Amino acid sequence: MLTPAKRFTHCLTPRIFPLIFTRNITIPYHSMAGVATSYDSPVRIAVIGGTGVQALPGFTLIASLNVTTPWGSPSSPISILQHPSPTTGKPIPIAFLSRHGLHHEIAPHEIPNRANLAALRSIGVRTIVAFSAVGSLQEEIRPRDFVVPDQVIDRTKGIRPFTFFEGGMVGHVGFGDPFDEGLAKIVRQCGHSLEGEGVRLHDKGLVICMEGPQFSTRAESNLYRSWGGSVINMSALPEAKLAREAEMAYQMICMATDYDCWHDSEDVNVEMVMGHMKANAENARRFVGAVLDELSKEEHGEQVLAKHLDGMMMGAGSITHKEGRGKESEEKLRWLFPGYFD
Ligand SMILES: CSC[C@H]1O[C@H](OP(=O)(O)O)[C@H](O)[C@@H]1O
Ligand SMILES: Nc1ncnc2[nH]cnc12
Repeated sequence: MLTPAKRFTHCLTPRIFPLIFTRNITIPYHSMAGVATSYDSPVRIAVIGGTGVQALPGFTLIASLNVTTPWGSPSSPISILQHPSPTTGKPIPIAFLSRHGLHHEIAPHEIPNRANLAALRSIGVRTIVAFSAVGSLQEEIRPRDFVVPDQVIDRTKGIRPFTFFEGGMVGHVGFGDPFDEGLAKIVRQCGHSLEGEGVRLHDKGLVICMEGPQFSTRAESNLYRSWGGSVINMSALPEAKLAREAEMAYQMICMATDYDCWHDSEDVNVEMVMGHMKANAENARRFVGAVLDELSKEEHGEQVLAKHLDGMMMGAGSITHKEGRGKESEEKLRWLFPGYFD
């Protein structure tokens, strides 16, 4: 097996693919005049921003990458931000991607999730902290509370591409625990360290991921409550599934913005969601800052590299015999996992 360093170098080596499959990380990002359009070292940690989190203020922008993948372009350019490690003081690069685009122009069912995850992996990312605005399905989860979920129920409708393994390349990966427990522990500890400073955190939770873009009916909302749902959103899936397939440790941080439509209070609407997001933006920023500080410590090196997932897809994705492989899918997967399917 190739070491991560060798694999990274390998994955940046130009290869003989149709033009559409080549990486293009040199196109200038129009609104970032003067900012670099390439970045030479692997970036291991990424933040995916959701509703109301289109950027990460307070970090230094050092590059903006336009990455093209075999699954198309990601939702937004990938910003490379610099974060000083609290232990060494050495700057650590952090990737930031805005799930709904730079102007919230991409609906939940239109998010190019495969391109997003493939692009992040291609620049070396192995750890993702993803933000999501959620409806609360439980009285005790109040608007502006944070939840670090540990389970998901899939209520998307099969219209979103949800796997890298198709078209003559079959792969099956474990998803019993849809989030990464090692990463979750770090995230929870950081959230608790901010308690008393306006942050309220729930350590566990079941996310119902619905299709949207319309919100739920009252009958659906009550059904999800009867299933034990804690919160509801439209974006945990297939993002978490694709992160697992791409061997990346993934944890979502949810922020409650409403009580959906099961509660006595006003039904969810966009103004309500955005109002709570805006009002709690500073807490969200402090929360992510604390997580990045912690992840930047050398003691978390193995976790950040997701060593426990490294190489997993070599076995999980090798069920299809070489002679039966779909050539196009094989090429795409070779782009994503250089050296795995040679
Ligand atoms: C604007 S309300 C519905 C919208 O908010 C959540 O977005 P995200 O998870 O990206 O923060 C929810 O999933 C819906 O996409
Ligand atoms: N009630 C809700 N349903 C689905 N997604 C949401 N995002 C925020 N609130 C939501």
